Amino acid sequence: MASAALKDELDIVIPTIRNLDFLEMWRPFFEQYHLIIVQDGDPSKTIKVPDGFDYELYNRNDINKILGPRSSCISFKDSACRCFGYMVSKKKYIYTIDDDCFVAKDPSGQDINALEQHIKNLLCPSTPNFFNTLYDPFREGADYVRGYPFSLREGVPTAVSHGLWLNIPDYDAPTQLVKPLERNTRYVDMVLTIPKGTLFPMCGMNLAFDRELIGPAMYFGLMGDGQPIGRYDDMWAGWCCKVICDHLGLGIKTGLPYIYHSKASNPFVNLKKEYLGIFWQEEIIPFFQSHIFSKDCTTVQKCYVELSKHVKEKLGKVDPYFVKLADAMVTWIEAWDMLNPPIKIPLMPLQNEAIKFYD
Ligand SMILES: O=c1ccn([C@@H]2O[C@H](COP(=O)(O)OP(=O)(O)O[C@H]3O[C@@H](CO)[C@H](O)[C@H]3O)[C@@H](O)[C@H]2O)c(=O)[nH]1
Ligand SMILES: [Mn+2]
Repeated sequence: MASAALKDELDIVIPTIRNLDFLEMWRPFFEQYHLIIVQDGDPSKTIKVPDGFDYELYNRNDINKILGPRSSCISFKDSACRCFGYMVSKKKYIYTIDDDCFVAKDPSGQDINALEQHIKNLLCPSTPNFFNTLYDPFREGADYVRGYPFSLREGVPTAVSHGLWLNIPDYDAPTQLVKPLERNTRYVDMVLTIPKGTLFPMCGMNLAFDRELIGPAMYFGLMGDGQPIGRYDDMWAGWCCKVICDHLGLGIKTGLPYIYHSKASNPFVNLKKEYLGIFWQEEIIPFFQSHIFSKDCTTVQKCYVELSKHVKEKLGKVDPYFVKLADAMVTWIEAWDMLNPPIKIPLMPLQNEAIKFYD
C-alpha cells in the first residue's frame, strides 16, 4: 500500500458532472484520504462514489443551503465550482484533480503517485528570488549551484504545486483546433519554482496547494452558466495567487507530477467558452503585471479584497463582467471567512492581568 503522508491534513477535491470510476485507478494512492466531491449540473442526478472511499459530496442545493445568498459567487456548469470544496475543507492542504485524469507512468514504467510528489513539492521551500540552474535544489541528488547567494538558500514557503499532464495537454481551443491529434508524450523530470514577478497559466486539472497559506485566493471566479466566459477559472485563480504569493513572499512550483489526461473536451464548445477570454487576457495580464499591493496588505484576505477593488476600477472598463467578478471576489472572501472564522485564542486570565499591568 502506497504511503499516505499527510492523510489527516489533506483533502482531495473533485469537481464532477460524470461518474467517478476513475477513482478505481487512483485507489492505492487516494483511498487513505478524505474526498470532497463537488457535483456540478443537475443536483437530482445521483453520482456513484466507488465503495471504500471516505467522502463528502455537495451538489448545487447543498451549496445554496450552506452559503445562502453568497452562493452566487460559486459558478454553475463549469469546473470552477470546485473552489467550493476548498472553502468547506478543514484541512491544511488541498489536492484537486479532474475526473478524466488517470495514473500516468514514468519512463521506467512505474505508476506515478502524483499526490506523493505534490506533497514533496509543498513541504519543500521554493526559490522565487534567484533562479537555481540545477532546478529544484531540495531534490534528492541536487543542490544550489555555485554563485547562488547563501542568504537566499532558505527559500520561501511553497503555497502551490502545479502538476502537468501526459496524453491530452491543456491547450486552448484555437490550439486544439489546429492540432487535434497532438499528444504530450514528453516526460520532463523537473520541478521548477516560477520566478517572482512572472505570471503563469495555472491549470486546475492536477493542482495542490497549502490552504492555510493561499486558500482565500484560490477563487475560481464566475464562469459557466449565465457568464460570458468559461475555462478561465483556474487561470484567474492562478494570476491572483501568483501576485499575492509574490507580495507575501510565498512560492509556486510547476512540473512533476504528471497525470494521464484522457478526454479532450470539444474544441468548438471550448472556443465559445474561451472566445472573450482570448481577447480579454491581453488586458488582464498587463493589469496583474502592474498591480502593486499597499503595505497594509499583510494577509491573503486583505490582498484579495484590495485586488478586487483594482479589478473593478481598471478591468471594469474592459467589460462590465469584471465589475460583477470584483463583487464576487468580495463575496467569496465573506463566504470563506464565514466558513473559516479566524481562530480566536482565548487569553488566559493571567495574560489578562499582565496586559492590565502594561496598559
Ligand atoms: O460544466 C462542467 C464541466 C466539467 N466539470 C468537471 O470539471 C473537470 C474538467 O472537465 P473536462 O475534463 O471536461 O474539461 P477539460 O477541458 O479537460 O478541463 C480543463 O479545463 C479546465 C476547466 O476550466 C479544467 O480544470 C482543465 O483541466 C471534470 O472533472 C469535469 O467532470 C464540471 O464540474 N462542470
Ligand atoms: Mn479533461
